[in-house]
Amino acid sequence: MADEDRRGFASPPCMASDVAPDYFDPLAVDAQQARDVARWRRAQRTRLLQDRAALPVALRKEISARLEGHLERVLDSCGGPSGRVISAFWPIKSEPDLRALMARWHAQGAIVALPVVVRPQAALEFRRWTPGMGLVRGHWNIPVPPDDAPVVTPDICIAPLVGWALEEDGTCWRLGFGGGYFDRTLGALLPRPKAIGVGLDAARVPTIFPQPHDIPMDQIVTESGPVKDIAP
Ligand SMILES: Nc1nc2c(c(=O)[nH]1)N(C=O)[C@@H](CNc1ccc(C(=O)N[C@@H](CCC(=O)O)C(=O)O)cc1)CN2
Ligand SMILES: Nc1ncnc2c1ncn2[C@@H]1O[C@H](COP(=O)(O)OP(=O)(O)OP(=O)(O)O)[C@@H](O)[C@H]1O
Repeated sequence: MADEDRRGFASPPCMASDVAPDYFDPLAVDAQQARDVARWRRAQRTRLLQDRAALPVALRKEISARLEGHLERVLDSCGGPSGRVISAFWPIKSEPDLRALMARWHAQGAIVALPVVVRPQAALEFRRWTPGMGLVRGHWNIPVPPDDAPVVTPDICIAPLVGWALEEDGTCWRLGFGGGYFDRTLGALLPRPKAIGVGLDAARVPTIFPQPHDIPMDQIVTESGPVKDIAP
């Protein structure tokens, strides 16, 4: 490469998306590779969030309703909501709105919880949510139950997806907002809760280039239904 072609670039271009996923070794902890993946993920998040925000509100509502129906069936197929601690999420940035389903699960005897960032770059805490409860603004302005709400440990964790990937062997990968919060949380909980990712069909990517810290989802549900047959 001629010297003038190098000027202004601290790193070589990332060609990761041009090669086969299996060419990429997830266990090779290489600093340059980790930076390339982080940069690739940032670009994907920006694109996926823009595409989602551009959908008409009516279509997003319809998608949320379909997602709720599929999730309800998934929960019923694995024992039903009664007596379970289910964490969900308060929708931000055009995320699917599952609040009606959260209220139904509460009415059916589940303990419903919301995730709270108590410290940046640490595991999430889950606080019990009940319908009508006044929420307060948490990290990133995300509405969360107040400090005095009971802290609970979910046995089912529903995580919103910015993007997702499904491998041939059924492994489901999640791309979130980029804080690493769900990976840290799922990695710290024993026994690990069942993790169900929820997102749009259109948010599928060929791979997320899995890294050692990434924790797979047990199931992913889109508006078309669960992406694999196995119950979570
Ligand atoms: N509705 C909802 N609630 C949720 C989540 C979610 O995805 N959706 N979370 C799911 O985890 C947690 C919050 N996740 C967060 C993830 C990233 C950042 C954040 O500060 N992002 C940086 C970019 C980070 C990077 O790319 O290095 C930013 O945008 O400035 C904040 C909160 C808990 N609550
Ligand atoms: N268990 C962990 N320990 C330390 N760092 C972690 C852990 N999990 C994730 N991270 C760091 O968090 C950053 C973002 O991770 P990643 O791209 O997987 O976020 P994400 O899953 O999309 O975000 P979120 O769950 O917040 O929506 C990465 O730099 C990663 O190194």
